[in-house]
Amino acid sequence: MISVENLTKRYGPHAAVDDVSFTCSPGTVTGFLGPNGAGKSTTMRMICGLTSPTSGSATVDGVPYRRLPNPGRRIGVLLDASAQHAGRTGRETLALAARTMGVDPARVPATLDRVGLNAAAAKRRVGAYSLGMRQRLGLAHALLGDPRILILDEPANGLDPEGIFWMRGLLRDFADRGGTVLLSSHLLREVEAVADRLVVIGGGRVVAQGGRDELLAGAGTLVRARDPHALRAALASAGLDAASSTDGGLLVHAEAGAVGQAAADAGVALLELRPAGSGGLEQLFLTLTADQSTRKAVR
Ligand SMILES: Nc1ncnc2c1ncn2[C@@H]1O[C@H](COP(=O)(O)OP(=O)(O)OP(=O)(O)O)[C@@H](O)[C@H]1O
Repeated sequence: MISVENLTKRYGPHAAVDDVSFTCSPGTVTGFLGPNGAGKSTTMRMICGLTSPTSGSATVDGVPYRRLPNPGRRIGVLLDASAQHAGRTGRETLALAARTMGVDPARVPATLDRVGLNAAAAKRRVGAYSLGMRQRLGLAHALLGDPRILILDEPANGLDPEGIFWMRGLLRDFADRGGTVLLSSHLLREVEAVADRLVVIGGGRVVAQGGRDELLAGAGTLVRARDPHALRAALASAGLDAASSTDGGLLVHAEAGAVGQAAADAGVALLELRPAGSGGLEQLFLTLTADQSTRKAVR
């Protein structure tokens, strides 16, 4: 179990992470989503004890990461695949990690094999690895101590389509065996395919969280009219709140029927009317993170 409570990180006046709370339970994959600069990596670094929070706390199985006696045996972490020592071979990298964690070195070949790095690749220096191979090695490092929890920041970065498909299976299997996964990714279709739960962050704050299906179902209604001003006025006079969506329509927190009725009552012709979640996670993400505070964070 990963537990994040009111976590905040300020750099000067700027809040990179602002009062973020969520939990990740055994048996689930949690997708951690947000635009560039939203605060995902900073949150993950705080969970792993690499960045100190300004306030709030994060625990792994009830204990702050820094107080875990041998963290690699409890929690596998992949935050930056390019941080590996370029002069060591893949096998040496894992052998050293095995020694540090007190893991049987005999596990090294099997773990390399598990992530799809064959004997020839294992003998090559990491400096000659592609980004996808480094991601695989980073994942091998995370899995080596046989942890029950994985924290992975953009693990699919650099993987080819086959590699992405393979990773999806690996993470799903890990969670189905009772493991806990927290996964950040820009590949929304991949997250949609593997995650049970979602935490969406924008401008350092959680803008939505919950079960994937529940979030997609409850995303509101997307509506578009030839005359957007008249539509806004019609919705306002019906007491319905509307926010601009990134693709020029309006997102309304109401059922499609109520939105259509408000437009009809005001004589506004619609071009589009549909549940916002029907566009999948990509549409939901764009809608949730379209707000100004998020855009500011990206600058
Ligand atoms: N060491 C630091 N000093 C100052 N500001 C920082 C530092 N680390 C992160 N930030 C700022 O905190 C904010 C959140 O950054 P973070 O890397 O956590 O975002 P992210 O969601 O992981 O983005 P990306 O998807 O681009 O990796 C950004 O505005 C970033 O510039």
